[in-house]
Amino acid sequence: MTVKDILDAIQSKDATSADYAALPLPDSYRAITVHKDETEMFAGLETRDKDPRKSIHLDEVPVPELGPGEALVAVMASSVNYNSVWTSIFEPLSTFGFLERYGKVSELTRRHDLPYHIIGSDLAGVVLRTGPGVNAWKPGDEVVAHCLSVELESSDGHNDTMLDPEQRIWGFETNFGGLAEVALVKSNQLMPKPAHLSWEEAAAPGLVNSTAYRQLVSRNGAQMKQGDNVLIWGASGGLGSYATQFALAGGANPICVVSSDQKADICRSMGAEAIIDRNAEGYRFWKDENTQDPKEWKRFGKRIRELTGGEDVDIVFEHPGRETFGASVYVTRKGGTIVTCASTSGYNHEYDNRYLWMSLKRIIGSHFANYREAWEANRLIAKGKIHPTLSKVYSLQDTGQAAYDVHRNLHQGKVGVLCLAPEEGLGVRDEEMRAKHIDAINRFRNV
Ligand SMILES: C/C=C/C(=O)SCCNC(=O)CCNC(=O)[C@H](O)C(C)(C)COP(=O)(O)OP(=O)(O)OC[C@H]1O[C@@H](n2cnc3c(N)ncnc32)[C@H](O)[C@@H]1OP(=O)(O)O
Ligand SMILES: NC(=O)C1=CN([C@@H]2O[C@H](COP(=O)(O)OP(=O)(O)OC[C@H]3O[C@@H](n4cnc5c(N)ncnc54)[C@H](OP(=O)(O)O)[C@@H]3O)[C@@H](O)[C@H]2O)C=CC1
Repeated sequence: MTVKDILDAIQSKDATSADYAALPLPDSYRAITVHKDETEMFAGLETRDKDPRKSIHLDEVPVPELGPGEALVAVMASSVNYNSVWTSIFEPLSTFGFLERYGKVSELTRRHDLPYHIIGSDLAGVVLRTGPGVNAWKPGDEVVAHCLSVELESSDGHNDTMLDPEQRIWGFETNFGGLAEVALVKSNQLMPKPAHLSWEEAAAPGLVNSTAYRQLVSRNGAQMKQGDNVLIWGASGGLGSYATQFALAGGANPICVVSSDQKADICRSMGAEAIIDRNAEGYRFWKDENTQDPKEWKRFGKRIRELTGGEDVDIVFEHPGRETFGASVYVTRKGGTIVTCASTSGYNHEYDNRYLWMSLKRIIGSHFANYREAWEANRLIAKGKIHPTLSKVYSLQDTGQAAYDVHRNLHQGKVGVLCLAPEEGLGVRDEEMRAKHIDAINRFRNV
């Protein structure tokens, strides 16, 4: 039995749940990994010089044992997230530390502590097997998976699953991730695959869409409302391309920051009008490695006021971190919110606290999304209210190059990866709905 037999069943389009259940599992499958004995390979190099193409491998690995509450999924497509870039350059930490720690939780979690880490935090595919106690899903179901893995044994996470003390990001802090032909997930991660999308389109939004939803829309984030001015860094990138859509769909006014004409055009085509090209306008928020330049914050703020008719921003959608955070705090209006989920350019932020407390601003930390938020974010994709921002698709063996593109900011929106899917464009079930949204679905393609 090989993964090829699984693919045949999926491509037949009419295999029943019983057919899938009768398919024997393969012994092994192809997966994108990093190796524990290579975590020091980039020692001494600058972050930008650490090359994911050198650390990312395509290996044949055994199928993991299936536990209670879990599902094995045949992965048709996945996507590259920045967390896979972090994993592949072993920054800020090697992810093997996460796997070792998870391995100590129980007999079952010990499976995750291996000398290789199968990475990837998105998937679209078909359920192959479910473990004991799983009733909501069955073999043959077409699904996407969100990346929140929780144990839920502590009451801390019972209101907001992100607050579980054993909260982990699947495929980053757990093993058996989505950049592979088969993945292991907790069944609570599964959600229906949007029927109007192909496998690679369906796999693209998951992580970033859910994160942007919590960060911007949810009551756990900035609670954006109609008319809000929302400053969005990296507005055509992974997170930003969804934040821009949420702002537009929610009646807010996105002020999109990008770094090229091409990216400005994409934001315009989404419907944004206020766009700042940070490259063309040459903002230098840091005079040198240790000193910021408040005059540049002010110049940036003036530009925002020009674009908004004199208003400051209600919300800053932050993730670049050290390079932009001082400016983000400065340009926020009195009583406004800076909501941050990352620190791509450095995690030791500096800002002038007088502008925070005297103007009663708040900083909110946000991370991925709870079960419900991830479900709501996926529902918006399924209803055609928010669209995938897939630009380019790579084969599984070229994942290293895909991660390199994201690391070096050479990409737009999201970069997809075909896992079992032999070509792009497969898996669409609702052609009528697709036709209605086809321009939006293709907006980021090949730009
Ligand atoms: C969805 C996608 C998301 C993304 O892409 S996010 C971007 C990628 N992610 C990252 O870059 C984050 C990577 N993770 C990290 O860098 C680290 O993961 C953290 C800095 C978040 C945490 O560091 P750590 O060392 O794992 O955890 P500690 O909490 O510092 O625990 C170490 C020890 O310190 C103890 N401790 C924690 N808080 C306190 C306290 N307040 N007072 C005293 N001790 C404390 C703990 O218990 C533990 O102890 P003991 O080693 O014995 O288990
Ligand atoms: N906590 C969480 O749950 C999550 C955290 N993240 C983290 O968020 C970060 C961004 O992820 P994602 O959006 O997918 O990545 P992308 O690389 O797809 O997009 C980020 C965009 O930010 C802009 N950017 C990058 N560096 C800077 C800088 N120094 N100053 C200003 N703008 C910058 C770039 O746009 P341009 O060049 O056009 O300005 C880039 O396209 C990563 O660190 C990731 O790990 C991501 C998802 C979830």
